Amino acid sequence: MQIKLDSISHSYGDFEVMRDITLEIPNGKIVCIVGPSGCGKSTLLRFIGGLEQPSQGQVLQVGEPPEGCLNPLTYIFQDFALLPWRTVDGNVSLVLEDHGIKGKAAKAIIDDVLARTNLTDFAKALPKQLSGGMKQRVAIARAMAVNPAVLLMDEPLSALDSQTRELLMDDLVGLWERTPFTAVYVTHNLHEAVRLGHSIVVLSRRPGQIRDIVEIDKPLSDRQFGDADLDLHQKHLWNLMREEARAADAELINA
Ligand SMILES: Nc1ncnc2c1ncn2[C@@H]1O[C@H](COP(=O)(O)OP(=O)(O)OP(=O)(O)O)[C@@H](O)[C@H]1O
Repeated sequence: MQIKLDSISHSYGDFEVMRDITLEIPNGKIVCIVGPSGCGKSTLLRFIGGLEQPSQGQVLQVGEPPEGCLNPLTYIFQDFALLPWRTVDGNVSLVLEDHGIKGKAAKAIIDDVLARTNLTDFAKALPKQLSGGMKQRVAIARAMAVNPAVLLMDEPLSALDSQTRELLMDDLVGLWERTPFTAVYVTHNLHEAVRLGHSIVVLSRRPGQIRDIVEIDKPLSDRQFGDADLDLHQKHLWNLMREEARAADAELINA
């Protein structure tokens, strides 16, 4: 399934948040969205997920969700959003229970997603026993369990330390290499964007408009830590964003 954003503009009352955003999220690709604080990245993700409606324009879903898809648009949040009283497998099973999937059918899905996220040995652990990185792996496993058409990720790694972020990025690349998924990935972090994005959408400061779309052809599995090509892309992105980020920062301070 593909997502098309057609001339999306939005205001909260007189407060204009974004203007005329037209964008395609191609099937099987990861599209990162970067931009200065307050430019509307999370708001755009909520429009894509159908949690909110834009004042103008529309979000189109083109094509069918994959077979076995239980929830076409599935979020992964920064704060993991796990139920503390449920074990790892219990947290994953919750989204299946919502769809009446129980017993052997549920176990097969849970075993598969826990294996894909290297969590098999932690199936009976409670969230409080897990590190932040492991908690986010559980959230990723839970999202994978519903076989989404599009994963919507809002700063999914920003609560983690930098080494754990690297490990989780490796995991996401591994998952994508095994079964390519479609994702919209909102981040402040340009290093994450160049590591994970097939394309990177740069928004201007508020009202957010598309300033540029940077395509990175290098296969995800060839993108290593410290890669010179990626550093160049990251520098280019930062050059596009620097002045806007400074202005957005000053705006917040003066608000
Ligand atoms: N429900 C709302 N009512 C009023 N203003 C809102 C609402 N939601 C978001 N905003 C404002 O809209 C602007 C865009 O918010 P949004 O969270 O989408 O930006 P962002 O680019 O994700 O920001 P950040 O990078 O800081 O997370 C911000 O100024 C925010 O305060």
